[in-house]
Formats: sequence, C-alpha cells, structure tokens
Amino acid sequence: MAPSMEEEAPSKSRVTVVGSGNWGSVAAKLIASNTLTLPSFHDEVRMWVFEETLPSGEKLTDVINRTNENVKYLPGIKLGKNVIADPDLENAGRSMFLCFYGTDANMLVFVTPHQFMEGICKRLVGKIKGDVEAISLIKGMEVKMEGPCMISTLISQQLGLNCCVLMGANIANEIAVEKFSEATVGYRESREIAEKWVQLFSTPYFIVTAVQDVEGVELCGTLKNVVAIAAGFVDGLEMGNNTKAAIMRIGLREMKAFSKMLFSSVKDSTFFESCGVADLITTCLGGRNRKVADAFARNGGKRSFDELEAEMLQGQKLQGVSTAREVYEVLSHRGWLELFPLFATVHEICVGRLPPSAIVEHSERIPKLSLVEKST
Ligand SMILES: NC(=O)C1=CN([C@@H]2O[C@H](COP(=O)(O)OP(=O)(O)OC[C@H]3O[C@@H](n4cnc5c(N)ncnc54)[C@H](O)[C@@H]3O)[C@@H](O)[C@H]2O)C=CC1
Ligand SMILES: O=C(CO)COP(=O)(O)O
Repeated sequence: MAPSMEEEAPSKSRVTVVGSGNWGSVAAKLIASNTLTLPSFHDEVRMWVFEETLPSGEKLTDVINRTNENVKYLPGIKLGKNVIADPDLENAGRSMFLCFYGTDANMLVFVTPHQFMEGICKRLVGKIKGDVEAISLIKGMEVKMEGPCMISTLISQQLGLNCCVLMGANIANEIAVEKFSEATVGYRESREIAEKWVQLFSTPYFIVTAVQDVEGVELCGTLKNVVAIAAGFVDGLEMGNNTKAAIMRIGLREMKAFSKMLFSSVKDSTFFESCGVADLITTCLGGRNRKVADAFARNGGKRSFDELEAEMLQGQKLQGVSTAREVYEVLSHRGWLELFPLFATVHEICVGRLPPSAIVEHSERIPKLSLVEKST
C-alpha cells in the first residue's frame, strides 16, 4: 500500500533568508551548501530580495535566479542552485512560512541592515504561522521611548518568535571565497535549537560555537561597529598602529561595560568568543565602517558619511554611524555620557560637532571609565 502523504513527508525544516546584501548572500550560500546534504532540511533556500532595477534594466531578482549570482552585492560568487530569490515579502510570507503537512518546522534567517527591520517586521506581522524559529545576523539596535531594543527582541516581540543570534568575525567577502573563520550563536533557553542553527551554518571553513547569552553576543556585534568607526578615524589621520590598538582596547572596555550595564546577565566569557574580540579586530582592520570612517577623516569631516557611503559602498550600508547615534541616545537618556567617552566622541565626530582628531584629543575623558568597571 502506498504510504499516506503524511507518512511520505519527513519532518524537515524549510529555510528562508530575509535579506540579500553582501552578508545575506553569503549566509544563503553557506546554508544552501548544507541543506543539500543534511537530511533534516529541504534543499531549497528562499532568499527575500529588496527588489531593485539594475543599470541593464533587469530586475535584481531575475538576474540572481538566472545567473545564480547576486551581481550587485556579491559579484562573482555562485550562491548554489538551490537558492531561490524572491522579491515579494508578503506573498513569500504566505507560501514560505506555512507548515506543510503540519510536520515541517520553518527556520527564518534575518540578515538586513538594522534600520530596515522595523518596517520588515511590520509587513510580516500575522503572516508567520506554525512552528517557526528565527535567528538574527543583524548587527545593530533600535532605540525606543522605553529604551534600547535589540533586533532579536524586536523580532521576538513583533513576530512572536524565539530568536537566536549569530555574530562573529565574519567579513562576508572572505567567507564567500571560503577562507576559514569562526562565528558565535547566542541562544536564550533551548540548546537543542541552538545546535540546529550551528548545524545549518557550520562548514569545514566556518566554525560555529553556541553560547547561552543572546544579549552579550548581539551587543558585541552591534557595538564593535562604533569602535570600527573610531579605528577608521585613526587610520585616516595616519596615527599608527599603537594608537589604533589603544582605541580598540578602550572600545572593547566600553563594549563590555555598556553591555553589562544594560543587561546584567551578559557574560564576561562572551567577549572572548568570535563575536567579541575577534569581530572587533577584523572589523577594525578590514570592515566597511573602518574604510568609510578613514575617508571621512582624510576629508577633514567635510564630506558626510551618507555621501561617502553612497560613493564607496555602491548600495551596501554602514551600521556604525547610526549605531553610534543610537548608543549616544541611550547614554544621554541614562546620564552615562561621561562614562563612555569613546562612544560619545565617535557620535560627536560623525555629526560634525567635533573634528576627527578629537578621537584621541578627548582621551583625557577616558579614565572615567574606571568608575564603570568598579560598578560592573
Ligand atoms: N557584509 C558583511 O561583511 C557583514 C555584515 N553583517 C551584518 O549583516 C547585516 C546585513 O548586511 P549586508 O548583508 O552586508 O547588507 P549590505 O549592506 O551589503 O546591503 C544592503 C542591503 O539592504 C537592502 N536594502 C536597501 N534598501 C532597503 C529597504 N528600504 N528595505 C529593506 N532592504 C533594503 C539592499 O537591497 C541590500 O540587500 C548588517 O547588520 C551587517 O552589519 C554581519 C557580518 C558581516
Ligand atoms: O561585521 C562585519 C564583520 O564581522 C563587517 O563589518 P563592516 O560592516 O564594517 O564591513
């Protein structure tokens, strides 16, 4: 007797990647290489694309599906034939997020610039049904009237989903060509779910470790972008390696103090994972935030970050400048500005209130941070 439809259908997970920028495309590639071989996943990986028309007149989605390459955000890299680009978030929501046969679980990977997530969540409210797990690869946060809101919390609150995070020393272009790197999954309660994410992302060249500290992992990924802007100023002013190392050390200290003052649960050990010191180092050496901040300082702050971003990144988005503003809002609101001189100075330089050279001129404010260390 032929098995019934339910018997035929194994309990498999479907993966959807929401986002298709530089890291979003690499994440889809990593996942797609694994879903082909892991029996607990359907082969196909859907990737939501914020649709745009290329200079050729073609839609980006059509080109991705025809060439298997994200020609705008990750040119020259094949994503895997099982990656299907989809431009319609709501329509995709209806078809992708349904649990087929009542047995499938779905796994949603969020990886867009953080400033777009509030709008994306609003569009998805009420459209996600069934047994769905989420993970955020997004480095950034929102600041609301009530205070700071991490992106994983935004996803959890707006969409009613459990949301892990994955952060790390992960310059996307390097992982795209399969150079070895590590990453950290942060989870809240279920080790089993965390292990499923680890399995989905891990490859011989991408080693993923799980830690039970969502806030710590996410804040590391978020705050290092502010330090990378500071490192870029130092590079642009040609201050040398010792100065840059000092800025990175002070930045790491502020990252730790700020994280622990916001969430007492944050663990010291998280700062020694890939998401912590390793991501700080790689971003301060080779990231986009560093690169654009370098140009900003070389131009004496006379050309805005928006202008430089558009010119230098061709559609890719910086996270550090807006994160510096968001952090500054939290610091002002809580009366912590004096405790975080590096974070505060980065924002003041970005908005033109201070010259780029202030990144070290204001270092006399830095010893105040020791007050923070005593209290955490
Ligand atoms: N690129 C990298 O090396 C890494 C990036 N990340 C993080 O991943 C997140 C996503 O960054 P990337 O994938 O690199 O993106 P990206 O900066 O390369 O690309 C920008 C993306 O935003 C989309 N977009 C533009 N306007 C939009 C709108 N109004 N609504 C929705 N989407 C819009 C574009 O279509 C494009 O997909 C960020 O939080 C970033 O910090 C994390 C690790 C590495
Ligand atoms: O987060 C990153 C590396 O882990 C990428 O940093 P940038 O956005 O500065 O390129």
